[in-house]
Amino acid sequence: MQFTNSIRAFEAASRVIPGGVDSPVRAFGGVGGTPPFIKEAKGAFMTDIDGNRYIDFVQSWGPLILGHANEVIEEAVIKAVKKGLSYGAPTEVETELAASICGLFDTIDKVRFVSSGTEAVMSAIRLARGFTCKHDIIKFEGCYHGHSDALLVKAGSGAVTFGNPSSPGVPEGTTKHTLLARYNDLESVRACFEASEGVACVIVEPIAGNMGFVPSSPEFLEGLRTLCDTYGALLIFDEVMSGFRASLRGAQGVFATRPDMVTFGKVIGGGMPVGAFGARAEIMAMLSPEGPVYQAGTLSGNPIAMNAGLASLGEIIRKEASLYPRLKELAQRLTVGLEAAARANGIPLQTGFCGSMFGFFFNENPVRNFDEALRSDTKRFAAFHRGMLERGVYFACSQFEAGFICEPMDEAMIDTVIAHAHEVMKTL
Ligand SMILES: Cc1ncc(COP(=O)(O)O)c(C=O)c1O
Ligand SMILES: N[C@H](C=O)CCC(=O)O
Repeated sequence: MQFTNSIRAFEAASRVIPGGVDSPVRAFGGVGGTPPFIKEAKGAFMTDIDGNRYIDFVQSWGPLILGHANEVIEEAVIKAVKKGLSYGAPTEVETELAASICGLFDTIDKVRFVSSGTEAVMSAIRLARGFTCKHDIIKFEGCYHGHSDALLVKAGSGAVTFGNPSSPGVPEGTTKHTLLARYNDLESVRACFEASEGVACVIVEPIAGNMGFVPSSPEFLEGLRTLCDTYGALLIFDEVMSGFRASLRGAQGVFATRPDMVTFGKVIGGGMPVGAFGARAEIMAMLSPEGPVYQAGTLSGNPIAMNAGLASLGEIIRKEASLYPRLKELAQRLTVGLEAAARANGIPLQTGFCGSMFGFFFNENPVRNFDEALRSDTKRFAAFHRGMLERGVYFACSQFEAGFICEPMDEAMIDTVIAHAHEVMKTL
């Protein structure tokens, strides 16, 4: 494979954009080399500016559950574009998308739309603080909730890939109310509650994808529920990634535990910039203009993004019965195949999946939290990533990210990927 044009494009980008990218995870810093620059994508595949074609397990970091350039979403967007790009005034499509989300979750009476997952989480936390009149928040090491100041503490995703999970530029005062606990460890959460003068909320990725793929145990989530109830704190599920992916109802379709608030992003925008947060009416009533907690956005509820989201959600709701079991089967086929390829070559590999999210760690032992994830062999991951890329397989360029299956993938594609994995594992 030749990457000449991408290398040149990356050099040009680096002269005018810090690190050559607009979001750090894209820069291939965790695996070396330079990122392919993408020209176009369709279904399961992306093509770069050198003409290389890749089966894409990143899918824009999760949103594209129906694959690239899905016709139904594309048509909805084109139709909407012809009616104007933004009004800064209410539209009926916002109500339709909100009703569609509320209809899926017994925990959500109302939602507010924003333009990114970061905004959704930041706003949800402000609302939780306003509702409970308490200040502290509990987050988990290795979970990533976007790049707002208070949450960039031992964060996952690009923050850990680039070795600065707690970012310079975030004043100590901003994070003094952020308490850190260990994922899947209830005692560490209890200790945070006991040490605090008032916890407004616990925020958790119920199925973590930003320290690699690490699911919660059911007991852990249920224990969080009990602790929140005991101490009068709200439980927030950050489902920006797992929402509509782990199942149509995200983690709430997988676990019995019910949160007080939920944040969404990615899939609900169908590939356009959308985030949302929702809760029962009593909590949402605190939000401006109904209540005193201020939250706003010039482009929030943007009509193009709302139409893309509505088309995306409409399709996955319509196809739920066939789509979700199929995505899960493909995720299972892939992870079982990767594990077999590793085993055949004496390489320790831990794999996991939930619905259409999956992950793998080059690690001797099962991974249940951030510390265990950090013990993975990132050098081996980098070599594996490079070998697969050169064979036309695009996995996330960090050991600490999840992967995604999309509708246009099929068994034959997965089997080809597994065959490539056998070849690459031999070289590690
Ligand atoms: C769980 C989770 N929360 C929040 C975010 C932030 O979303 P965004 O990148 O759209 O700001 C992400 C992804 O980036 C995420 O995976
Ligand atoms: N892990 C992040 C989101 O889920 C990756 C996306 C980004 O930050 O660009």
